[in-house]
Amino acid sequence: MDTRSFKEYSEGHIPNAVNLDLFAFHWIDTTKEGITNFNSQTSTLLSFLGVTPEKKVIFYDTISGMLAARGVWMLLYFSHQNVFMLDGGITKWKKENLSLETKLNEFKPSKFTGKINPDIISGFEYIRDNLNNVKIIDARSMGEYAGSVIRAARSGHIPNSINIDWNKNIEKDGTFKTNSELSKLYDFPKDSEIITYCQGAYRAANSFLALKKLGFDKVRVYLGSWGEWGNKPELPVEK
Ligand SMILES: O=S(=O)([O-])[S-]
Repeated sequence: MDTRSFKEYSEGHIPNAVNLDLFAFHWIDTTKEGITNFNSQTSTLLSFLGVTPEKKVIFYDTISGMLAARGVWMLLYFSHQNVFMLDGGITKWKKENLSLETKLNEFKPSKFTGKINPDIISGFEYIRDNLNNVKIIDARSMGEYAGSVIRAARSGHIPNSINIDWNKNIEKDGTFKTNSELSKLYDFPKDSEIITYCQGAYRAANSFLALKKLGFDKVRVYLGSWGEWGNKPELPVEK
């Protein structure tokens, strides 16, 4: 599954890959109704893509990036365990001189039957009610965290959140850092409950995967992220 833009896909992709530009499936409404709609629309999308329980699904983007991570998180959210990210993405693939094609491959739709796993998602209410009980990781840049870069009605960050820019998860060559390097960034007890967020839950999905790779069990992605939190005046903000 090539998660890059259609333009990038059509210029050369991994043979047999289909294209799903995941930025087109952006979702930040985590009210009860919003999550219900996210569930049904994502499930329709996965039916259209032809994901069935026995299929192994591998997501890739340019590097071990946020789009492929969002795809992996999305399938794990529907309890599909047979899902992977291509480490290093197409950059590494090309560096290894592996073959590419430009042919457009079609989806083979089927009925998707995955069951939702509510343990890896968070909405704004869960965070608001547990601000002092969970570790919150802000995967955005320092400027977004500090409030000098403003991408919602309000600037700043969720109170008590810790800023670990998702770029720190990645080596210069675009692969994921080793576990010993990653554990220096995420130096927390393994049984900590952690919620990751960013602007729209793409970078946060990458940090979710970094934490899963390290063996953290209780990790959620805040689907609404700053795009929702920063636009809800009733929610607390810190700068
Ligand atoms: O990664 S993002 O959702 O903040 S654009």
